[in-house]
Amino acid sequence: MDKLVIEGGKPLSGTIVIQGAKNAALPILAASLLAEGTTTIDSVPHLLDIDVMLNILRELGCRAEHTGDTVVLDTTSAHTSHVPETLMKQMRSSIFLMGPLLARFGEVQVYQPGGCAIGERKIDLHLQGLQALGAEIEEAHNRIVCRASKLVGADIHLSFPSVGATENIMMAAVLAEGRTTISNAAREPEIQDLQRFLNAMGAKIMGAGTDTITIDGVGELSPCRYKVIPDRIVAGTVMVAAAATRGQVTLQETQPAHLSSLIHVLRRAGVQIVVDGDIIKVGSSARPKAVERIVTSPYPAFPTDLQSQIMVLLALADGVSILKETIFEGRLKHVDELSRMGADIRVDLNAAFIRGVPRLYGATVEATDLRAGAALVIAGLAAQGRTVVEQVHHIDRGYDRIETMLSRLGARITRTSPVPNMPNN
Ligand SMILES: CC(=O)N[C@H]1[C@@H](OP(=O)(O)OP(=O)(O)OC[C@H]2O[C@@H](n3ccc(=O)[nH]c3=O)[C@H](O)[C@@H]2O)O[C@H](CO)[C@@H](O)[C@@H]1O
Ligand SMILES: C=C(OP(=O)(O)O)C(=O)O
Repeated sequence: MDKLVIEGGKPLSGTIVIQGAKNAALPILAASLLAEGTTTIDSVPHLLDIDVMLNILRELGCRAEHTGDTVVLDTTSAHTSHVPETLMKQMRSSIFLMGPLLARFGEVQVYQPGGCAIGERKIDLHLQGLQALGAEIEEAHNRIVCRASKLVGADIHLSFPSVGATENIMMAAVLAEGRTTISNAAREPEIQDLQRFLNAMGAKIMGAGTDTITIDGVGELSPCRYKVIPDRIVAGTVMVAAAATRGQVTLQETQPAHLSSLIHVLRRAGVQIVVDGDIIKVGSSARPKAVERIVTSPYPAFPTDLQSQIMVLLALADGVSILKETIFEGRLKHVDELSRMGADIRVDLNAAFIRGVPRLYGATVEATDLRAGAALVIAGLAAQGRTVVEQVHHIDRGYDRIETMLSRLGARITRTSPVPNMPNN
């Protein structure tokens, strides 16, 4: 297993362009199945989750090449709608195959998806949405089979604005007969990106970014070329890292509107943020101030995917902060690891009470999930001494070579890989 070794205490400094968004690229790759032919997607980062998605698409019969940041995907010879259990288990986003495969083949066989252990993560809203469109669903143990000789538009109200369920329903409804309306839909920027992509293929979707999305079914979709939006969570991770190390970083080609809740919190913590068009400048030279209360909630509120990273800044702040996680019940595992680095944090149910300390100290810590891992990297960059972050494969799910990205900003961070056993002569 790879490890990251970080010599802390050096402020980040420099200019960076952020990778394309994992959470936009994954549903877009799955949605490419809806059109027969060759679709080209630009700005696709090199991540473990993207590799898994491309392997699934190949297993279904597609041809997929990921060269530089561009994926060329030929879906013409896709011949099965059965996703193997071993691949389903490798990530949560394998569930995105359900909507497009059902729409294209009238039948799909999947299994309960895998992914980071951050909560129960049910898929009931996905299944209820597909049922409303006319699918018959059989569930036995881990296996789920959905069948529909014809999908028909419906009014679907989500009891919670689930990102994945909104996307799966959109992808199934584009080829359905008639109009589908999703109310209490998730409003995340990645949903708007999926709408733009599907419309570029010929779909008729309106409303993404609001809580009501309308999809008028069309007869067929055509392949297109599309560029994925920048990753707001990676951008946010770099912004927090700049603030925690008291550095000066400029992020170029960003979409600052996607980061407004983070910008608001960073400003409350005393971090200087200048937004100029698509450029964000982050600067900090003093100890951050505590932020009384931050609550994670669906977009546009503070994102759960930045909760662990902002906790590191608050762990170094002057005063007591409260950070409440409302989306995933198991997403505070990084607290124990941060405590090993000297943080003073107490957890009560889903709330973390953070008493800031003047400094953190390097330690050997374990990434328990993707964003927890990113938080430990930030802690290591800000800490005094050497930090070793283990279980880096979690971080590789969402950050395209995090050590290369941070080294460009002056961080002292290297990856070590285990030496393979040499056979005895
Ligand atoms: C690939 C991707 O885009 N991942 C993001 C997506 O995950 P994901 O799409 O899985 O997140 P959801 O919005 O669906 O989940 C939010 C909450 O709803 C619950 N739920 C969800 C679906 C369902 O059918 N039943 C149910 O109960 C989940 O357990 C969770 O507690 O949104 C999350 C919330 O912003 C982010 O943290 C993830 O990074
Ligand atoms: C939880 C995340 O992703 P996923 O839904 O793919 O597990 C994330 O990106 O932080």
